[in-house]
Amino acid sequence: MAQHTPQELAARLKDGLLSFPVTAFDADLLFDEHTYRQHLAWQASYPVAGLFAAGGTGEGFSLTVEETATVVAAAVAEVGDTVPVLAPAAGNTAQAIRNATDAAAAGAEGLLLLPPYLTEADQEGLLAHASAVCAATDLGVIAYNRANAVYSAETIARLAERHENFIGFKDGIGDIEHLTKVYAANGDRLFYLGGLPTAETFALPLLQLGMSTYSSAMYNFVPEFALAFYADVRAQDRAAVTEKLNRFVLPYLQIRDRAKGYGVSIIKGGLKAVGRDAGGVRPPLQDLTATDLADLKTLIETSSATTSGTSLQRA
Ligand SMILES: O=C([O-])C(=O)C[C@H](O)[C@@H](O)C(=O)[O-]
Repeated sequence: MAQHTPQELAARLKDGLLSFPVTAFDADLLFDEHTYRQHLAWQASYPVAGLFAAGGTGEGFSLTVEETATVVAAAVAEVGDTVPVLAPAAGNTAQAIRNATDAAAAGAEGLLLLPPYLTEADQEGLLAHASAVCAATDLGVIAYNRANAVYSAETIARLAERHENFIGFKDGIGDIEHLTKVYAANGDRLFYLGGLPTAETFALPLLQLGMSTYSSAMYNFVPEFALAFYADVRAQDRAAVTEKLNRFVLPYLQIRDRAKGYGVSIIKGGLKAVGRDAGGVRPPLQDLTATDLADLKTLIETSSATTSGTSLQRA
């Protein structure tokens, strides 16, 4: 049973950093629940506002519906009393509703509505898809604006008007004009989060467009750095943000960009580099090469990204 109303959940999520944990796999690429739960316990020991299980960084796109339910249930069981756990609602409408039902049964607090698979889609169809999911659940729903699910400002406003449990807009496209329109049409009725690859890169300018938080994939392996970065963004401390971009984030992008799909693989590489191996990635992703992993390890060490200088553990 969810402990927050959708509105309470939105209020909690909007002012803190959001964790998108990897899904741990064993040597056969099967879900490794023990390692996953250890990872989540570590993630939740820091003051993140929400934990999105089986999202993009969690390779939700590579999990069966049953595996997604198992991963979400493991997350709730491990950290649900400490931090709100959100689950994916993915694929076709029936599957997304099934994800929503499984998530509610597991005690998740909210849903991230991921783009449906493969086909192109326009506004009436997206509205019908998202509406069906919102109507099928009491959990708070956040729409992920990305790939074939590009919601116009009007569609988002119609969803917000129709469904009290529609609480948020996550962006993975970065079209400034579009974001301006979405915020102008919906204001404080929703909360907004950045979800571009390596969200830190865009966090400070997007704050001005109403995005008070973002999904941090790198939080997985450098949580203290990621939290310190978020604090600098919220303080609008441009000098501190720029220093951290130069010291770690921008050199990291140079490794991330060496292969398609590395946006996720590099996170599992980062965990290996800091001694918290959560296994490899499932196809169609590929693991970092030995050279790329060695370069990442060197970067983490030389940039001191594993330390913040102050203790940021959850009180
Ligand atoms: O579902 C996800 O993992 C994402 O939203 C993508 C990443 O978290 C992205 O924001 C990033 O790479 O920081």
